[in-house]
This record gives sequence, C-alpha cells and structure tokens, in this order.
Amino acid sequence: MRHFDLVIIGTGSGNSLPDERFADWDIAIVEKGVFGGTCLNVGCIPTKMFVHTADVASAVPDGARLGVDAQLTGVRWTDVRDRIFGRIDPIAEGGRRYRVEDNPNVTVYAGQARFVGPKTLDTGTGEVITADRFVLAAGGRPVVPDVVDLAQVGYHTSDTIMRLDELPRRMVILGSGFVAAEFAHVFSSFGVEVTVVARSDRLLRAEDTDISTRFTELAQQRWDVRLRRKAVRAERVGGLTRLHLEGPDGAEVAEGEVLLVAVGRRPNSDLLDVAATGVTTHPDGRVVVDAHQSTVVDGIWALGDISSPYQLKHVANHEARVVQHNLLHPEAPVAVDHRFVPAAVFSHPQVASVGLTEQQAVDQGVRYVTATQDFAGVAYGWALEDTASFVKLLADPATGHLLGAHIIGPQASTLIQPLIQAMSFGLDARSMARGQYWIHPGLPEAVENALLNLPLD
Ligand SMILES: Cc1cc2nc3c(=O)[nH]c(=O)nc-3n(C[C@H](O)[C@H](O)[C@H](O)COP(=O)(O)OP(=O)(O)OC[C@H]3O[C@@H](n4cnc5c(N)ncnc54)[C@H](O)[C@@H]3O)c2cc1C
Ligand SMILES: NC(=O)c1ccc[n+]([C@@H]2O[C@H](COP(=O)([O-])OP(=O)(O)OC[C@H]3O[C@@H](n4cnc5c(N)ncnc54)[C@H](O)[C@@H]3O)[C@@H](O)[C@H]2O)c1
Repeated sequence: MRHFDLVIIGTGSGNSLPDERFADWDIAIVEKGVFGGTCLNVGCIPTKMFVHTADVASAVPDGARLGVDAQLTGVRWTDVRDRIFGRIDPIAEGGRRYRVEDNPNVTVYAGQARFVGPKTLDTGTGEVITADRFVLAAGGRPVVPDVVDLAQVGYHTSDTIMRLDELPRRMVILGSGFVAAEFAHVFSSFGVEVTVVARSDRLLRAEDTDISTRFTELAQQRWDVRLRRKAVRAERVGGLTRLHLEGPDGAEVAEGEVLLVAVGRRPNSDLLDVAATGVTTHPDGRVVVDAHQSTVVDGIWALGDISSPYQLKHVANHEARVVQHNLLHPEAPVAVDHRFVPAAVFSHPQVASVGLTEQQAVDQGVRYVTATQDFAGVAYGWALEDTASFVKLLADPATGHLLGAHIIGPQASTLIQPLIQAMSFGLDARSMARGQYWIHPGLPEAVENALLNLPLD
C-alpha cells in the first residue's frame, strides 16, 4: 500500500494547496470529476458568465423606460453556452495536466475516494493508499427533495442546467435561494417563461427581511412566483414536466419542458465515509473542524463546502490558505476568520450583504440603529431612473461601528465592498462617511448617505 506525506481529496479549493513550498512532499490528489471543482465548472464562474449575458439581454427591452426603443431579436443559446464552456473546459483540463505532467511530487488519482479505515483511503481506482496527513476538500452536492416520482420524471440541477441542448419555452424552478434567483434571471432574460416555486413566503428569505421582501416584489413582476407551496409529486406528460403543488389555495400544478431543482446543497462527507477514519460530522453532514480547520483526528484537516458554515468560494479559498499555513507550520497554526463573511446574489436586481440582518440583531439582543438610503435619492440613481434599490445599514449606536450592510440594486456586489472593508478594519460610520471623498455623482453616494443617515448617539 503506497504511503504519502499528504493526500488531498477534491480539486476545488483543495487544488490550490500544493505550491513550491511543498516541492519535497510526496502528495496524492484524488478527484472524481474534472479539475477545478464546483466554482470553476458548474458554479460561480459559468453562472456569472451567463448572468452578464442575461444582463445584456434584459437591458434591451428595459431601454424603452429611458426613451431608447430597441428590440431583442434573439439569444443564440448554443453559441452562448459554447462560448462560456469553450473558455472554462480547457482551464479545467489545463489544471489536471499541470498536476499530472508538471508536478513530479504529485500523484493524481482519478476516482471517487472513500475512507476504509484510519487514514486509509480507497481511491476508487483500484488502489488503496495511506498518508500522514489528509485534507478533506470534497465539497458538496445539490440536495434532491423528497417529491414523489421526481427521479423517474427526471430533473436538472445547477450541475446540468447550463449545458442544455436548447432553450425550453417554459422552466419550473423549485427553490428560492441563490441558485434559483440567479437562474431565474438568466433564463427569463433569454426569453424562457419561468415559474419559481418557493416553500417560504419570500424569495431569498435568508436575507434581511426588507431586502427579501423587495426582491420578492420585483421577482413577481418578472416571473410566475408561487409562494408557500410544497412540491408533492412530479409527472411527465407530453414533453412537459408537471410539478404538483400544495399551497394556501389548495392543489395546483406548475409545468414546463424543464424542471430545475435548487433547494440547497449538502456536504459530501457521507460519500467519502469520513466516519471510517474517525472524523466527526454535524447533523447536517458538515465535517466538524476547529478554528484551525483541523478535524478531531490529528493530521486531518477540512475546508470549504464539506465543513464550512458558508458555502461560498471566497470562504473556501480563505480556509484553504489557513490549512496551507497550518500544514507548513504546525507549530504556529493560524485561525480562520469568519467574522465578516459577505455574499452576493447575482440576479436581477443584485443583492449583497455582510454581517447581521435586522432579524439577527433582534434575536441576539444586540443594541443597534438602522438607516436606509434609496438609490433614487442620489444623482446616479436619477440617471438610472431607479425606483426600487436601496442600501440598509445596521450600526452600534454608541461606537458607530457597522453591524451589518445590505444592498439591493445594480452593482450591489461592488458597492458593498467598502462596507466590508470598514467592518473588517473597524472603521466607524462617521469616519467612513466624512474621512474620504466620494466621487460625485457616483452610485457609492448611496452608501455615503446611508452612513450619514445612521442615528448614532
Ligand atoms: C450554481 C452555483 C453558483 C455559485 N456561485 C457562487 C458565487 O458566485 N460566489 C461564491 O462565492 N460561491 C458560489 N458558489 C459556491 C461555490 O461554488 C462553492 O462554495 C465552492 O466551489 C466550494 O469549493 P470547495 O473547494 O469546498 O468544493 P468544490 O469546488 O465542490 O470541490 C470539491 C471537489 O471534490 C471532488 N470530490 C467530491 N467527492 C469526492 C470524492 N469522494 N473523491 C474524489 N473527489 C471528490 C468534486 O468532484 C470536486 O471537484 C456557487 C455554487 C453553485 C452550485
Ligand atoms: N452568488 C453566490 O455566491 C452563489 C450562487 C449560487 C449558489 N451559492 C451557494 O450555493 C448554495 C446552494 O444554493 P441553493 O440556492 O441551492 O441553496 P440556498 O440555501 O441558497 O436556497 C435553498 C432554498 O430552497 C428552499 N428549500 C429547501 N428545501 C426545499 C423543498 N423541499 N422545497 C422547496 N424549497 C426548498 C430553502 O428554503 C431555501 O430558500 C448557497 O447557499 C450558496 O452558499 C452561492
């Protein structure tokens, strides 16, 4: 049985670990799919390439509002798809080739790994290996809900929906989180009639209530949004998938040529059988790690979606940097920093957030004040003829330190960055607002005004 210094399972953020500092380590990498993981192949990167294309398409009919009459004459779906994956697929293959051909100290196993004993791994290639150290970076996978006949009828997840052969006329999306909001924007902008089926009474309900309420109102203008619905059964009739729902008005059906299931993701710890090596998991399947990303087993670390409370690439990358340091410097380990984790939903409109929502501040009994600023109240908002977008801040009234920031509107994912910076470096709201110039008449003036609106002590 071959023994390694280090085995890395998963080539998403895990693939960034071995650099020149590991040149004299004997390393195995096990990957069951293509190199690069979720973000590169089926996540952040292709979705945002589709989202930008959707933004361009949806701007055409939107022009009429401003006096620009233009017509969208078509979206060449297969050209869009092939442009995007024509760029991504070679990167994934290049990543694999780099490890296989250019890293003499790295052995790549192309198989689905599974622990079969303490620090003993079946690589899924017919070879079982052992190692002093393991890094579990095997990510997660889409949850498939318990809906009668769903498996027989067939469905897409975010893993497959971007590779469709043709655009459907209608699409049903089950779920109301990040994936649902982004793909509803993409496909509706391309001319597909989208029905979004949500269990809750709001889309993006994990966001601050003011934000998710506004997002839901706007979504209802673009998509057929069914709230408080439970999907109970699926059937396929005459080329259509029919999703049978139960809701406040009784039984009903949502139907389309294509069904996208987007009800969350779960960690791959079960398929990896981490228990066989003594690694423990939370009830939701996340591997238990300490502040150093170390599992309960000495010499086994975990990072990213398999263990993190945040299923986000920037978090997986941060945790990978922590693990990398701790592998190299076990005598001086560093801790992970999850204090101010931001996220953005690249839908239409965009939503971005960091820190506490108002509901969390109430639940935690934190003393806070809030302020909002509509984009409509600043000059660039006039240029946009914006009526729906706003910035909402929460701050400690005594110190002026920001507790949370939430933005809905164009460029929300960019506008929020200085607020993340202020929170991360302890800059108070007044100093941030008045200690720097704000370019006039830029959209960040909405952030400036929100800061000034805070009723601090
Ligand atoms: C549609 C979509 C859009 C997203 N958009 C964003 C975004 O805009 N911004 C953002 O921050 N995050 C986004 N995310 C989340 C982000 O993609 C993940 O948080 C991130 O990729 C997690 O990285 P990871 O390294 O933990 O896991 P992954 O990237 O999932 O890597 C895990 C790897 O392990 C391999 N693997 C799994 N099990 C085994 C096994 N048993 N044996 C061998 N190999 C195995 C998998 O094949 C995979 O390559 C998105 C996710 C989805 C699904
Ligand atoms: N822009 C980004 O950063 C981005 C984009 C996409 C995905 N992601 C990451 O991937 C994760 C997974 O995305 P997601 O949208 O699948 O999950 P999600 O957790 O964002 O949303 C899932 C939604 O499905 C609902 N749901 C759960 N079970 C259901 C059921 N049986 N029927 C109907 N609805 C049900 C939940 O209430 C929730 O609203 C996200 O949490 C996020 O961390 C990030």
